[in-house]
Amino acid sequence: MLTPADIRRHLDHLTKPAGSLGRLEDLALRLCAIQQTFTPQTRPRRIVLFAADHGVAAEGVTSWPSDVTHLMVRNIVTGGAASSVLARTTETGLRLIDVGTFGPDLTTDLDPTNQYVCAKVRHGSRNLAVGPALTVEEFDRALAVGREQADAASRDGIRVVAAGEMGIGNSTPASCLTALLAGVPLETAVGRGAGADDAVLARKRDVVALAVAAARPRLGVDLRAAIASVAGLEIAALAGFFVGAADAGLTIVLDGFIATAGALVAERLRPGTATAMIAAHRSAEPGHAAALAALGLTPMLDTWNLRLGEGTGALLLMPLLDAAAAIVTQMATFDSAGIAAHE
Ligand SMILES: O=C(O)c1ccc[n+]([C@@H]2O[C@H](COP(=O)([O-])O)[C@@H](O)[C@H]2O)c1
Ligand SMILES: Cc1cc2nc[nH]c2cc1C
Repeated sequence: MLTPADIRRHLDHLTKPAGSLGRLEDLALRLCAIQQTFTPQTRPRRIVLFAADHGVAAEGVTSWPSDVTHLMVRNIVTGGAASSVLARTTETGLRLIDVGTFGPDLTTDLDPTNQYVCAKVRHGSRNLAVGPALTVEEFDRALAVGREQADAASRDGIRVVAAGEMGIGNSTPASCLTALLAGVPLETAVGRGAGADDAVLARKRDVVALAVAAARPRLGVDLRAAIASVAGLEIAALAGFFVGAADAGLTIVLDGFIATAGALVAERLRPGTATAMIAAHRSAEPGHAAALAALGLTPMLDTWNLRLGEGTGALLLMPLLDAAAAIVTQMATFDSAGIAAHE
């Protein structure tokens, strides 16, 4: 077992003043700790994006129409989205899994490879402002879709995975889960998502407050039912993906606010899952920092103001992950370079 102290000692024997590569050393340490080696690998790697729609969008909690979800699915798969571009530039394979959009199955239309997978559990979650968003059975089916993708990545020999999402309205269930599972106060847990104005934000706060108040007493009675009542299909799939990836020994790069809601669910269902994760960034969503802290994670990119989702923050970390792996595996030690170490 390589402990953090072992890894720090190893980093301190490399030809540089101790700690002088700053956060890059923290990233290297985390990577070595997760992979339990001084020769960590960052390739091959894959990002899996889960897309779904949300009945709660009908409540005026988002400033975008639900149509945008499936239009963005097409854009992502055909290469024009930010995630498509960043996946290409960082040499990260991309898959898009439709786990429940309102839109059509695009399989015959789009998919010469298996970059696009239609695995709809249902056409969107129900409106969580009027009742449970998902049944436990639907929640479990979405978890299984995510888990299957983690198993597929492992079978394909992938070493590093990231996951992201696309779903108009999904910052509302993410806020509910952040309040419910990370104990974040409502004022912090609810933010502007994809650009809510003051009126939309006020409506979103009311919806989240009522849904969390209804779910909270059920937490200790029926954990899955409480989570499913305020979840979304892509968030459940993300949770299944994280549990499966951690079980398979993969290194997980965590994206933004919505992906982190999936991580909170995963950690609650399978404590310890977050130990396989590296948090890429702190989203501009106000609840993200506290959600990461609840998972014991410190974001690597702290001042970038990202709030897109789609796995873009995780993809942005990939070049730094390559750099972190390279310094550990390729730098000379004081001994090998014949330099007296400065204790
Ligand atoms: O992941 C994040 O940090 C993040 C923060 C704000 C918004 N988003 C994206 O915006 C969409 C949700 O926003 P909204 O306002 O429609 O709930 C969804 O498609 C997410 O990918 C993502
Ligand atoms: C255009 C657009 C792209 C997105 N990507 C992730 N969430 C999104 C939300 C919108 C609105």
